[in-house]
Amino acid sequence: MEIFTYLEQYDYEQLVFCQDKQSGLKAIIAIHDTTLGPALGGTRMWTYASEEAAIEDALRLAKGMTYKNAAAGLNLGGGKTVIIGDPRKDKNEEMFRAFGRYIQGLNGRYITAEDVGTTVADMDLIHEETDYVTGISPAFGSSGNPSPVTAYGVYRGMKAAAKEAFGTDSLEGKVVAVQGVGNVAYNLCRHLHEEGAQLIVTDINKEAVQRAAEEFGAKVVNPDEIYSVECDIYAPCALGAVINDKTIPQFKAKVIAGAANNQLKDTKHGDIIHEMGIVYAPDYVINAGGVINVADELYGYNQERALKKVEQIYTNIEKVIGIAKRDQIPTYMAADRMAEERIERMRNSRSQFLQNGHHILSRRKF
Ligand SMILES: NC(=O)C1=CN([C@@H]2O[C@H](COP(=O)(O)OP(=O)(O)OC[C@H]3O[C@@H](n4cnc5c(N)ncnc54)[C@H](O)[C@@H]3O)[C@@H](O)[C@H]2O)C=CC1
Ligand SMILES: CC(C)CC(=O)C(=O)O
Repeated sequence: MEIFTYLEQYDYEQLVFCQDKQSGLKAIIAIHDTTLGPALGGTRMWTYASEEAAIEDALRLAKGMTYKNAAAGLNLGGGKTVIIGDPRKDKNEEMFRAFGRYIQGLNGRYITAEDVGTTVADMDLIHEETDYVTGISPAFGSSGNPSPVTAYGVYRGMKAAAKEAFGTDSLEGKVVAVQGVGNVAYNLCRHLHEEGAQLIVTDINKEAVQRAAEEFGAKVVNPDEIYSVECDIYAPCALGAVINDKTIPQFKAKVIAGAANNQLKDTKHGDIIHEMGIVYAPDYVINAGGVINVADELYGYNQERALKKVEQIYTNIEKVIGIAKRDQIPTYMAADRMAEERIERMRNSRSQFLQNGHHILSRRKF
């Protein structure tokens, strides 16, 4: 990978490599765009096949956060971190504290939170070294684990997408195939079960599927069977690139609406599912609940205010579908248009000089 060529192609601002020999920390912070405000995005800990794969993941996820934060109406830019390592074996206190010091060194250009492989306890360790971290324990007056709120947002967005496909937003009796029943999808399954949807689930973790079967009466299938099951809605809630050349011919669903980041392997896959008449709820619009929730901490966390904003994911999905219909384009393109137009409008409105460059962080009650 030619790093500067890649950074230039998608206009990234900064890529930071963090190494701490004693704790084993190997982290990559990618900052994509800070036009709207400081870059906020979670920290993923994962066993990458290569350093190049880790860099690529950080870059793709950071760009996704720029679009997610812009589309959600947040005054925040996009960034993300990946820590190379196995979250079950390689974590230690020194690692997260060393990482916290690296974040502090960026002086507010990047604010972190949880993602796959990291927890509230990890954020609390980072918080020992820096204030530029969200999703820390409610004991600090913060919002805690963002996953249940992400799930609620996905549930709201799924209803809006269902309304477009089925003429009603009721999910009662609908068959929903859920891929991965981790932190977000477990909570999503609860909402769906409460509304009377029938669940088909899969996960590589046997305990996770067993819990969904016991608590929600979910039918369990093998991981590679989830794409082809008879269902109304497919909800990808594990990792990215699951909408691709291999999986698309297997799809029976009329709606794709799930929590995973970067669901389309390539933009062409968004075009193909559009041509097939599938209603696709763009990933970064539907899964913004978590970031909306943690971002509220920057104003002094108020759960009621945050949840009201998360409710609006329903309207945001409706808006995206409306743009797609108006401009005769796929929904992923409509979402990009919505996010890019907001960034551009804000970039253009920032033409006057302001002493000390007032931004969102100056309001935070540290
Ligand atoms: N946690 C949050 O608030 C947010 C999460 N997301 C995205 O949602 C997705 C899920 O996040 P979490 O629930 O937090 O992660 P998680 O790690 O708790 O859950 C992911 C689940 O997927 C399973 N899985 C992994 N590979 C699989 C495969 N090939 N087939 C079936 N299952 C597989 C894992 O065993 C795990 O149970 C991720 O893509 C994440 O980036 C997006 C926005 C916010
Ligand atoms: C988990 C969130 C709090 C932020 C994030 O990184 C995301 O939405 O993907």
